[in-house]
Amino acid sequence: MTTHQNQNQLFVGSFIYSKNLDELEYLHGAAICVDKEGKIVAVERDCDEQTAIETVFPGLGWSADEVVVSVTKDGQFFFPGFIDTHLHASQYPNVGIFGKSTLLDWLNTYTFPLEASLADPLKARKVYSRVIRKTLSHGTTCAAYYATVDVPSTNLLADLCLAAGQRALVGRVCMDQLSPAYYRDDSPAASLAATRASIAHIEKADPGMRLVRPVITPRFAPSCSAPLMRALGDLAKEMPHLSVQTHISENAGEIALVRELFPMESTGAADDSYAAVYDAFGLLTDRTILAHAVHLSEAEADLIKTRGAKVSHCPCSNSAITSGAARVRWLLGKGIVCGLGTDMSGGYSPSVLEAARLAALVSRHVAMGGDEKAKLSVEEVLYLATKGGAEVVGLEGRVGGFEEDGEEDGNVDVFGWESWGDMVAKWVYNGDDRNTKKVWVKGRLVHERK
Ligand SMILES: O=c1[nH]c(=O)c2nc[nH]c2[nH]1
Repeated sequence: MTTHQNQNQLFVGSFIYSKNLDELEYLHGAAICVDKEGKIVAVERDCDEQTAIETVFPGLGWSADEVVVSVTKDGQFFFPGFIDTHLHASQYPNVGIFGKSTLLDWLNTYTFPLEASLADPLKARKVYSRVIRKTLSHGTTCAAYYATVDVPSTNLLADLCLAAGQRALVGRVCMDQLSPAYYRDDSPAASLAATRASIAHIEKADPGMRLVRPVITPRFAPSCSAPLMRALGDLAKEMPHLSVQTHISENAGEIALVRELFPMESTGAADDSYAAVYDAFGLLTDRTILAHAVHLSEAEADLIKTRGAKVSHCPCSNSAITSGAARVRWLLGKGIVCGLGTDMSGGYSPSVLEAARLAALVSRHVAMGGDEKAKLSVEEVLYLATKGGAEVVGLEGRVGGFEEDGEEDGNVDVFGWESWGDMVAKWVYNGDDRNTKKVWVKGRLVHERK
């Protein structure tokens, strides 16, 4: 595959992207110029290839013969790259394997043994290479990954993302309690030291965090002792350029466990809620990505909003391991920024498009439960999959716009009489990786479907 890296590029045709939460912009007969650095340097309406060559290239100092041109065919369109705001790269071999388990038994039965086994570098390379390839093929240009406790294989994941050209947040998983002895950090100090080592590696591998960045990753409150939570909160304060990712309020048993493990007298938290525990340790910040947020109380949602923390909605996982139906409309109504996560392998699908489809469906279940306003539209779930996700991972204004394209074909039957809005709805409800022909990140072609 020719990647067209370090070449000026012109994209011509139809572009569809989110203007805001409930509006898509349709640009037909438009042109976008992307320079050798992968930056969009011109967006022109009413512009074909010839017009771009004659009127736009001179201003950019480009000559036509050195520019790579991509043009959409009938029914095809460029669409911004999907942002997967929550997934466990290390759990990819387990997609679809969850039986009738729920969160806490699922972790012990399926998840911890697999994650521990990725300390084997050959296995880690195989799993991580495949998850990157698979997510790119579904149009995921940016992913917030959990790796494992193991430092070398976590670093390998970051290196592989960099080599493949996928934007990524890569987190070494911190956990020093309530998991088998073979899979946990030896102490809070050891966990902190390992985390610092992984951060140092990733920052050295990609200075300036152009594509890949480390993310502070306390697995979830039950897996972390109070001293570890405090140490990671202090680390987040020391490194304000880094995001924090963790899980919150996914499952009833988990919530009860947090209450038991962290009584408010011991943490100094304002109340005995899950959100207050993270807040007490300095982990609820405007750079925090909270996965799930299914069973939050009114007060917790208000606290999350006040701190500016973001939510990764994971409808596939929440359904598969029967955690519950997150009330996304309610979160959005409070002004909380939300994106979508595939959450493999609690979720079984690598596709953010599938997550968008399931977000729409789960919202209908919430509506059937009595909240008539809960239903999410096609426009809204596509916003969550792109611009919302960009804000969740702290890359707003940089991604969620035009990093890649999706095109119509494959499983979507188009008859020719549909409006563009109807075609996009059909893509959301029926599309898959066959519809994603080419994927670009920073101007580099990182996936092409033959
Ligand atoms: O869906 C989930 N996946 C996990 O790996 C996990 N760990 C803690 N809580 C979790 N939830």
